[in-house]
Amino acid sequence: MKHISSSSSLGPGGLDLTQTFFKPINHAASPSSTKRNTKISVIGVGNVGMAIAQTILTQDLTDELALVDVNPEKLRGEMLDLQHAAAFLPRTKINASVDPAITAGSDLVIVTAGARQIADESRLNLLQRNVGLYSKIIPPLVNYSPDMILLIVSNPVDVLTYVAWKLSGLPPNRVIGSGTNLDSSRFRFLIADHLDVNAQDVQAYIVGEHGDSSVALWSSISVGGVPVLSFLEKQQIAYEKETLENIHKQVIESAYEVISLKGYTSWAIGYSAASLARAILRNQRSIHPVSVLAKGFYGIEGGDLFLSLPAQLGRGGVVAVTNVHLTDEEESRLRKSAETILQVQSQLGL
Ligand SMILES: NC(=O)C1=CN([C@@H]2O[C@H](COP(=O)(O)OP(=O)(O)OC[C@H]3O[C@@H](n4cnc5c(N)ncnc54)[C@H](O)[C@@H]3O)[C@@H](O)[C@H]2O)C=CC1
Ligand SMILES: CC(=O)C(=O)O
Repeated sequence: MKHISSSSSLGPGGLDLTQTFFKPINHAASPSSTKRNTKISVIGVGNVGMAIAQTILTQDLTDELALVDVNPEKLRGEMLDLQHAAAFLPRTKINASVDPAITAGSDLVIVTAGARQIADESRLNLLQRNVGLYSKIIPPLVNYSPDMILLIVSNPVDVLTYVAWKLSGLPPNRVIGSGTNLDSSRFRFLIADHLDVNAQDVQAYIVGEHGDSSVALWSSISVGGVPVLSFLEKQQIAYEKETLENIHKQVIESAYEVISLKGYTSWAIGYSAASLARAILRNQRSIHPVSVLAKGFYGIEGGDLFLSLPAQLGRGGVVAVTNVHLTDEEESRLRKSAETILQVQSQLGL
């Protein structure tokens, strides 16, 4: 199948300039010329896939970017539109094809293909449609890039990460769902907005399902290194539990609100996925709340499932899961979130 290729050695008019434009020099290869290229593939070039692709390019996270979609016109249009920004971006080779062979040798494959919610529709409602799609999408990706890290974004992301893990046969550390990395950013934004501080100074995690049963870890929130709840208690500053619940409720409602206003969410998940790509490809060993195989952590039992826990990410994918202290209430909410996911998963018969 023909690839919608980005570059060729032929200049305008079919003239091969590569041999005449430069004079070769003979010297030992410099260390930089032997550096291994990195390759990211994005599957699905809809709102989310393109927001991720665009963020990856502006943040200079890869040498090669391969785009795949089933809609050839949209795909070629998106590829050309990105290529036309080449003069303003770090150099990245961009290719696109309806054939997943274009992804061969990827270090990271990000899957965004699939149905999305309409206003007021739950993410879990997308399951049957997107599982069908995944059974076609995932196996060839693994054949073409057996060493990849697979990052799942399509919804419902936790169950689809489990499905992708099952279909791929990859070890669990190399299959990750974007999970509540996005919800946690929304949470940090809301807290920062409340306190009029920089969201990057707010350490706060949402864990569990990327969806309605997510869990806010209030007990471990800190701002500028100061644990917020114990600070309030020590200072005898009264706060209503309801205020906290309302902030978490706003996080849960964020996606519904944006979808009802603009039809889809895209920019925040673009930055969220790019932050995960950076952690993985640059071996940052940074901690992100992402969807990982959760059985055995925080008292979660009863079957294999993926949900978000604060996990350390590096070149091998998930390096470790943190063992932070949760209150009894947080742990019990997390287990309920796990039960919700397991219940949905049980309908799949995988
Ligand atoms: N995990 C998260 O935090 C978030 C997840 N999402 C999810 O991301 C997914 C994509 O959302 P949008 O980009 O807004 O949808 P969209 O409808 O704009 O794009 C979906 C794309 O997938 C393509 N596609 C369909 N079947 C394909 C296949 N077999 N192979 C390759 N491409 C295929 C379509 O042609 C389309 O271009 C949805 O499931 C949505 O719910 C959206 C926002 C955040
Ligand atoms: C759509 C979705 O999952 C989100 O924006 O959180």
